Amino acid sequence: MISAFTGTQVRAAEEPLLAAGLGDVLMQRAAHGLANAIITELRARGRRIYGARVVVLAGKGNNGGDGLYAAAFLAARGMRTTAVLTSGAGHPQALAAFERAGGRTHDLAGAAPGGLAAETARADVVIDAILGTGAKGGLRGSAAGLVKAIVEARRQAGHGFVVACDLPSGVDSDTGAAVEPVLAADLTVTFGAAKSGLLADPGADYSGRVHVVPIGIEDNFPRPSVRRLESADIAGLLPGPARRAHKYSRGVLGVVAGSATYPGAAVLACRGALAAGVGMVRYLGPPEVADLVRQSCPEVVCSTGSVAENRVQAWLVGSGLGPDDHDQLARARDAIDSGLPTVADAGALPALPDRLAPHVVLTPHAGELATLLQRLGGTEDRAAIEAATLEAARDAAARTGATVLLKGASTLVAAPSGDVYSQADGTPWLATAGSGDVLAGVIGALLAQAGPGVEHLNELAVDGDGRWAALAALGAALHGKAGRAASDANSGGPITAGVIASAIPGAWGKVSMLSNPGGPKRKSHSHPLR
Ligand SMILES: NC(=O)C1=CN([C@@H]2O[C@H](COP(=O)(O)OP(=O)(O)OC[C@H]3O[C@@H](n4cnc5c(N)ncnc54)[C@H](OP(=O)(O)O)[C@@H]3O)[C@@H](O)[C@H]2O)[C@@H](O)CC1
Ligand SMILES: Nc1ncnc2c1ncn2[C@@H]1O[C@H](COP(=O)(O)OP(=O)(O)O)[C@@H](O)[C@H]1O
Ligand SMILES: [K+]
Repeated sequence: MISAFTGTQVRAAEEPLLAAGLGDVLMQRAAHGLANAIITELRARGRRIYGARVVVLAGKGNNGGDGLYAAAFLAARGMRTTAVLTSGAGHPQALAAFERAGGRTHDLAGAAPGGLAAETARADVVIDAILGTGAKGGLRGSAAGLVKAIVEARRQAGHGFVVACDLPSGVDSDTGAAVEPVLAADLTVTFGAAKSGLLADPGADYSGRVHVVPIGIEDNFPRPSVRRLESADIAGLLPGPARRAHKYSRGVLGVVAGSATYPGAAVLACRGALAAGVGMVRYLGPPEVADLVRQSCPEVVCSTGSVAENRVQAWLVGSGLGPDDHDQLARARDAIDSGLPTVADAGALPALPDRLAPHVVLTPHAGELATLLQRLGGTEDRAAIEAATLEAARDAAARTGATVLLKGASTLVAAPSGDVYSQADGTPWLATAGSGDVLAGVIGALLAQAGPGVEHLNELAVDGDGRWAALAALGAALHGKAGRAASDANSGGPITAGVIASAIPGAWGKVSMLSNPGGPKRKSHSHPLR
């Protein structure tokens, strides 16, 4: 599991060591980690270390200090290093170390930004060490002008790579909100722990790969601000049938999806659910949609009864419903009122009661979340939500009381308690019609299999209502991995929603096998019948 913290949390964790006079030690550890990561990256790209050209953009604070010390280490390895002091001053000890190591210094105040930008664009390595966790807002003044010019010069003639020191300057370490200009990094080397802003869009757009360098503050961290499930966590959370399992003990998902206008959504939701290990899917909907579901997925049991008459362990409602599908929307509301774990997707979102419970998982994309929040008195439009995804997801969970999964390149799942998961396992090819219906089916299947206790989540120290968020994150991870595997199988080519569903069992098997190389898992998460 990747645990990410706000800048404030990281600074609080540093505090006891700073009070003990270890500030410079921490900075040198950070800088060593940064320099080593740069050498590793150069080697991986088949580039020479000796003689490589490095430009460090250094602010006047401790972030600049990290960058200058790292450049001093690189100079000692024979690299040609230049520092641009973006505020006309540098961290005194780090700057002295850099100059002793033979580095060249430019003061941005006295230089032509055009020339510096061109030199930076020609460098093999650019280190962005202007702003770190102490930043207030985006880059200002001449530093902003320089970064803008570098972005442009690199677009025309850049050939090296950019490494962000702790975080890309201009990205908010807590929220991931970004103020242009921001120099997009290929790699972010971050200290002590990942910052939550690196795992949420748009911050993640600028961060590239994230590499964490431990600096000795790790024992001081509180509960993480954002978490990300990795393969071993996913394998530990995936349910598996007990030896004497039967279809009912494995969980039944009821699906209220699809309409005359969008019948395919019902099929895709059912296909997602069937692929994600559920014992049975019961479908409720208009006869013509039920016919299509039966033809496409003969495994699905179509029912004519009411929500109350259908015995299930979880519900999925809303995929492919429009505002005029009154019968389906009435069923969706009954399912939400049933007290069972429920995924509420797409067309169900505008029909929700204002207050919900954490076992109801909402799955909006940014546009749907904007509509939902506006109904609750918010003013954000889609663009505002895309500019501050972490705050929007948390806000929606707090206002509704539900678990909120905000879809996107980084999919965020917020629990009403404030716990957040961020999954980015997929590929942009997942942005295809019907992909969200498959995701809703996958999460529904996982809820149906979880059972009332969901004890196995204790392995992740997930407690209370946070378990619904963990299960939704598990679904997002599986969906993302399936999409990526399906695209990889076609050498990185496009995928369709149906192909994502077909790839779910393989992604499930692969992640389980990687973490349990001895063979399939025997752990059972089956639950008593209700
Ligand atoms: N504590 C430690 O020992 C360790 C810390 N570590 C490292 O330190 C980083 C945090 O360092 P930090 O607290 O010095 O803040 P930092 O991010 O460098 O920025 C503050 C400076 O920038 C300025 N400034 C602010 N906003 C601005 C803007 N919008 N545009 C322009 N300027 C702006 C602000 O000036 P002011 O506005 O106050 O005049 C101030 O001078 C952290 O990310 C990590 O890399 C690690 O080495 C581990 C050990
Ligand atoms: N750029 C992207 N990179 C990775 N995944 C994406 C990207 N854009 C969208 N996705 C994923 O694709 C799915 C799209 O869902 P949704 O917008 O509901 O589509 P639809 O309504 O057509 O089914 C979500 O799981 C989302 O996280
Ligand atoms: K930085």
